[in-house]
Amino acid sequence: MIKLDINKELQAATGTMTLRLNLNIESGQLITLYGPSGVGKTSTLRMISGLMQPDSGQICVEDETWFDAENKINWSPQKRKVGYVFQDYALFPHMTVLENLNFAKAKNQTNSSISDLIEIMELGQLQNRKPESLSGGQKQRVALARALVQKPKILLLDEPLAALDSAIRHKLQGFLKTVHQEFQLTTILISHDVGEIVKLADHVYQLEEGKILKQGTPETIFIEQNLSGKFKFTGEVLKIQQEEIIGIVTVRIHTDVVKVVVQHEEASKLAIGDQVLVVSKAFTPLLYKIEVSI
Ligand SMILES: Nc1ncnc2c1ncn2[C@@H]1O[C@H](COP(=O)(O)OP(=O)(O)OP(=O)(O)O)[C@@H](O)[C@H]1O
Repeated sequence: MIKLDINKELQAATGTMTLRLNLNIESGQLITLYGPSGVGKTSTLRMISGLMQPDSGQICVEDETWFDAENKINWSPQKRKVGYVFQDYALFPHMTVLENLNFAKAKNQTNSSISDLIEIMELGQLQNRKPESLSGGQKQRVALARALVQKPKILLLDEPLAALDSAIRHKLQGFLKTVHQEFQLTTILISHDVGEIVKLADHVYQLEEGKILKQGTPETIFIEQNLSGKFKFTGEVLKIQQEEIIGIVTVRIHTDVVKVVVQHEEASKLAIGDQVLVVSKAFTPLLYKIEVSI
């Protein structure tokens, strides 16, 4: 069990924002922090990893107290057993894949854990290559393997797949799920991708202004909404055109762009950059399997 009870004053663009979270995360769960930019998701991961200090509160992981403001306990990031993966891979450019993994090893650690990781993450063919010659998906597999070298108790994932295109992201979601289960980790994932969250997460915390707005399974947060439809995608408004009879809204859904016909009145309520749900009740889609190599 991870018990997180933290308070931190943050300087948001609009003024001071108090991040106040009280979470109990069951060991072995994969939970997601979801919410718009600036609500305190990354700051929460930084406080768990010891890179940022809460103003007050406690962080307890199983039977260890990593942080306790009142009793002046504050373990260093090195002592906390945390694996951290960011959107930008942060690999050492002058080292090969194998050297990057070896560098993360503890002094007394054997090489066998590295060989296991190379096998699980399918890095065998890539181990003597330098990061510059790898694709984004390959680099992120190395970054994930490196985060696991020291057998962390908690895996922190800060939008790790956001920079990848949808087919590669889909494949890497499979890797994330495998390592989470295989290493019996407790994983905290920041993601804006509703499909990814539904696929991976046991529990979602939706944040707003540093507080929990809603929590529950992905199904309760995203699927059992009032809107019903056979297909639902979240997207971002790129362009709004008011034509003679209808409005046309151009929406980005992940890496795809679609045009949706709406009434003038609906179009007039939208602004460029708005997040929207694109729902369709009646059409017969075609399905093509995408072959991916990473
Ligand atoms: N060390 C700090 N001290 C004070 N305020 C900070 C500090 N670090 C970040 N902030 C502020 O806290 C707010 C929340 O930032 P944070 O990165 O945690 O948000 P986020 O929800 O992860 O957003 P995003 O999705 O854009 O990454 C921001 O307004 C940021 O400027």
